[in-house]
Amino acid sequence: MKIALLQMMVTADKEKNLKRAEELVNKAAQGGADMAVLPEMFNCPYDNAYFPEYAEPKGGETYRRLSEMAKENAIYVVGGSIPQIKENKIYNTSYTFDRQGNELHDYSKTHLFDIQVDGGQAFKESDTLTPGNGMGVFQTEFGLFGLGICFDVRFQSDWEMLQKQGALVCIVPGAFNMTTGPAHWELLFRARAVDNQLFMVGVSPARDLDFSYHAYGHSLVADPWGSVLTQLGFEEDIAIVSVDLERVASVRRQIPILSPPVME
Ligand SMILES: NC(=O)CCC(=O)C(=O)O
Repeated sequence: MKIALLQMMVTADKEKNLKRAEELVNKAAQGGADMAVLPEMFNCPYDNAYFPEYAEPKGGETYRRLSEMAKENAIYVVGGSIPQIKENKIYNTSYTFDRQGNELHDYSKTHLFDIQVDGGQAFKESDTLTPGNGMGVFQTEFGLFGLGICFDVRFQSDWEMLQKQGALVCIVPGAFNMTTGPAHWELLFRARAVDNQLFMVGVSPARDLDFSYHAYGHSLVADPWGSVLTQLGFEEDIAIVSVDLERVASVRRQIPILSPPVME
């Protein structure tokens, strides 16, 4: 199967972001992709100051447009994430749609990004956001996929749970930064891929130095062996990556570390 990583430049104009997402999903479909993946907070700059203003209820404008993108292009769309408002609380939520535009999966980020690195990046999502209640998998014609959002990638026990549930590929809309990105982004994706013997797909926004938060970019795919199949730079770009799902069973057969042993 082919997965498109849409490393989109996110602006402060929500409508412009939605139109750009539509263009990129269309380009992914034209390029033969089966699934298009958008970045974390793709309709809103990644900044606590914007999350409440850009938040939408489930079924709102962004949700509808994502569903249309999927249906019009007959492609799976993992809608990165957006700020969702529910009962006066705001969540960092990802919606996934199948080729007919039906919702397949709805997930709100479990582990909020609260860090304070000495001399480096500080961020406190919990100033505006509420955590979700756990990651899960969704079924596609290719097999089971898992999904987490950005900071979630640091919590191996959650990914082990997705592997035990049968995930062959895990998708991570994310926005690392210029402190932790160079240090940990590729390392974490390769580690999760090797630990769980599955594909890890990370999709970041492009870097925009005009905003307070400078995304690392470097959207990538790591295979079950830990090899990086593709990695972008920091600018807006798109990669369509062929993922051979047989590789999961092959690596698990050669290095049987999972318990109980999983061959698919
Ligand atoms: N948006 C996020 O969760 C960022 C996570 C991050 O940068 C990290 O280092 O972890």
